[in-house]
Amino acid sequence: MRKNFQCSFLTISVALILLQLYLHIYHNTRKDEHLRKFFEKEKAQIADQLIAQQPVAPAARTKILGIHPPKIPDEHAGLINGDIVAIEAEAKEQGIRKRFPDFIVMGMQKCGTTALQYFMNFHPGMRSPVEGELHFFEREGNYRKGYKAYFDQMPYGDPELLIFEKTPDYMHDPKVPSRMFHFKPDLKLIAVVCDPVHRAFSHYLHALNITRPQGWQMPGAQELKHKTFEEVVFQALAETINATMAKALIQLPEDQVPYEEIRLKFHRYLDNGMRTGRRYLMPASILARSSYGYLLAHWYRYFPREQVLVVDGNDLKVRPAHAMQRIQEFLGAEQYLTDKNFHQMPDTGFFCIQARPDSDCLIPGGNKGRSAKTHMDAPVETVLRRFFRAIEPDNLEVFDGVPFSWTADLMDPSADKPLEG
Ligand SMILES: Nc1ncnc2c1ncn2[C@@H]1O[C@H](COP(=O)(O)OS(=O)(=O)O)[C@@H](OP(=O)(O)O)[C@H]1O
Repeated sequence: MRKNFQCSFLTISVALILLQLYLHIYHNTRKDEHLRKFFEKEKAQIADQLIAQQPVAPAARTKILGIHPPKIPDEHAGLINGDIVAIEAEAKEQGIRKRFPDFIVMGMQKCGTTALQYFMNFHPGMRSPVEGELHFFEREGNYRKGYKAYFDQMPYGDPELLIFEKTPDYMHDPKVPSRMFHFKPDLKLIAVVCDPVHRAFSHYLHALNITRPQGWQMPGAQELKHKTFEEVVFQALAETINATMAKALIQLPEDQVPYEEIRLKFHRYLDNGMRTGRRYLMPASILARSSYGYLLAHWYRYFPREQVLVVDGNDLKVRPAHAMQRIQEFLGAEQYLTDKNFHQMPDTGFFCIQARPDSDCLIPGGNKGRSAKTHMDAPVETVLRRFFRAIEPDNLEVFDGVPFSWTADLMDPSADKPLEG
């Protein structure tokens, strides 16, 4: 009886494993088929469309030799009046130990800004508000409340502390540089940037999964629910560089991809956002917010380069002590956080932070790390690599030819995976 029972239990288990295997193979085959169809779609028309397309006017071409995002008109910047010195003085008089920020971590979204803020708060000379992100300069409702409302959200701290806040949505909003300059021209800024392809994917996953209380929805994110990542990428490409260029990027052999035209078209799209003060929303924002060179060129119209530190997000992942050393130096802070404070976690590969030798090593980031658990399909990754290959020259141009950790790999087409799965 017992033997019979064991025997049927074994048979059922084997049957269940086989069923699972079958479903897995079936699902993946369907997915590959879907991708193949997507990338094959209207292939025949594309060559004709490209031939029919008007060549880019020589006058316009010359524009891309120097990246000059249009200066955003003051009416779009929506500058507010307010005396920050008077607000600080009044607080001091009342014995309130608060100050406006000395520096701001302005972005980029999904490049490790949460981990950075977490690390920084272990520095005895730095302090930020504990509660999330302030979204003061880019959300109209917050900004209209004025500087005093912003001040009230600052942490308490002695005058020698460096006060900061991090809101990664600042960096890509065309209105913010002028607003921040108007607020405090000597403000220091930190921009974390990271592999643009990976950032785009992480941004998509974030938008797809984010939940907020009281029915708050990320603008543009609602429509993502019914789309695959490749559909979102194609839609983003169609919106920013147009459908014909998008198809060229997807379907043409590497040596025929019109990289220069793609870069120019994308600049035109971004220029338009600058002129109107419009934010880049989903799905186009997965591309626009990864265009660091262009976006920072806009910031450099307002802030001198010495006031802006650009950190490679890869450093935060693989050598956080090095990133912290640069940051502490930039801020004129004590070199307090060093190698001894960081330990790599074997499961995630990320670093945790230990304030003292006898304390626990604490893990930053809460729900972060989604993109390490899921992967892009190879064809869509290659399409994104091609797109960002077209605009990587922006980074080289704006950052004086100094490459980032991803540049060499991105610029090497032989490192691309096959376009058709
Ligand atoms: N410990 C540690 N050190 C360095 N980097 C880390 C760490 N933990 C997470 N990550 C990476 O940070 C990505 C999330 O970036 P942000 O914190 O800027 O996202 S957000 O804009 O605030 O939502 C996050 O992206 P996802 O993996 O897609 O969540 C990671 O790539």
